[in-house]
Amino acid sequence: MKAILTFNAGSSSLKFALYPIEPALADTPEMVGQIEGIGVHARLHARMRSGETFDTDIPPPAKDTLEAHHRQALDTLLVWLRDHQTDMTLVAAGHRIVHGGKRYSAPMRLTGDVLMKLDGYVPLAPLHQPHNLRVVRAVARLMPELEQVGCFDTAFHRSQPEVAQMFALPRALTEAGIRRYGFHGLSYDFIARQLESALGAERGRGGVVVAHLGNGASMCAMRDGKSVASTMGFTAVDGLMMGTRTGSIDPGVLLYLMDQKGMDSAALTRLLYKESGLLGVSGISSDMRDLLASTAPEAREAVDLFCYRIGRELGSMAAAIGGVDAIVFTGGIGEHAAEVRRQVIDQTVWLGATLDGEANDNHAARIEAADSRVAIAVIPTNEEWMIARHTVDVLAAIGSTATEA
Ligand SMILES: Nc1ncnc2c1ncn2[C@@H]1O[C@H](COP(=O)(O)OP(=O)(O)O)[C@@H](O)[C@H]1O
Ligand SMILES: CC(=O)OP(=O)(O)O
Ligand SMILES: [Mg+2]
Repeated sequence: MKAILTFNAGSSSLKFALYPIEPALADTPEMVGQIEGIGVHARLHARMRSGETFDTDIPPPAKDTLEAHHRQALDTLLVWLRDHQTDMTLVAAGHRIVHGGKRYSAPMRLTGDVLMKLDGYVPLAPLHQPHNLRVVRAVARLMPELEQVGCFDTAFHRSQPEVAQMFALPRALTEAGIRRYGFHGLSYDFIARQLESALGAERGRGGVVVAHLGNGASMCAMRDGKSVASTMGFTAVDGLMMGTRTGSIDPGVLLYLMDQKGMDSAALTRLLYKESGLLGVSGISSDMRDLLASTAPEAREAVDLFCYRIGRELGSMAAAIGGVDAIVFTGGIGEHAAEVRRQVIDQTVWLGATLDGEANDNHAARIEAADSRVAIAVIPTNEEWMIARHTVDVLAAIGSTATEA
């Protein structure tokens, strides 16, 4: 049976799945897994459709750089995949590519020329794009016969009105592509397709704010299942506070650090992307699980700030869609951290959103109180399935024999 392998390199994880595509794309994968905690405490977990599971701790690399941690995660995964082959015939690999820039707004075949153009966006997504492209090149080396398809995190947001995509910069810079792109688009695309069944037709097509809270975190305001506004912008450092990223910050702070503290762009990049967020504020960890388990006041303050920033940005998202019918939580934190959801919803009384504490603690699919004017849902995201869906569609569009049964 023919199958597609998907890869999703996030900032702290490398996720993969194997989806049969005959007679049609399967809803559940033959095998799925991830290396999570890259840079903190990396661990490979995989699960076969048969129920068999694999768990392995990955020892830290000799060199303690994030780059070395990501390279090691990829090498470990490729060896693991080689040693755990199924009887399926691989026909394509589908990849999450975080930045497609102005040029790429739909999933497409990854040719050498496209890869070179995508290299140009590495500076715009330093925690993701190099890892995304490294996976593509490694697969091309090891399995040159496979078609490879790129699915862009930025693509889902191209439905936003022009004003939502513009900075108040001189026109020539906007035309040169310095604009708000938005990210986590594969996750939002997947969630958008679940809204009607999770919330009912009317609410699902209404004003919905989706909070994708993972190591990277953002929110997307949707109407009719389409992106209207998002908290991330030109890069994935904007908007919410994240595991190691600042989120929105007064640009005056950066000018001050350059002028008064002698920081150059490399030092600022490190500060904004790798040393801030939950890690910087707590001084303990970028991992929400560690902070929720800690009794240190700095850990509590980091969690409080994370939740406060979400509450503030929720107001902005609500305004962009003219009112909120539903709030959806997803991503590693959104799906699993009841405490974070509680703190966020505590700030939304003004919107008419109130929580059912017990449903929230049980991670139920719907967690609003009976008298809440706003529906509140927890929907597990599935970027892997979304990548597989887009990959099948691209193969069909290019007339690849891979999709012929
Ligand atoms: N059970 C849990 N409770 C709280 N936080 C969790 C839990 N499981 C995962 N997380 C958090 O989810 C985050 C990772 O989210 P994920 O979406 O997998 O990351 P990435 O952005 O790398 O794709 C980490 O901060 C992790 O601590
Ligand atoms: C765009 C982004 O931040 O992705 P992730 O959450 O997977 O790091
Ligand atoms: Mg992710």
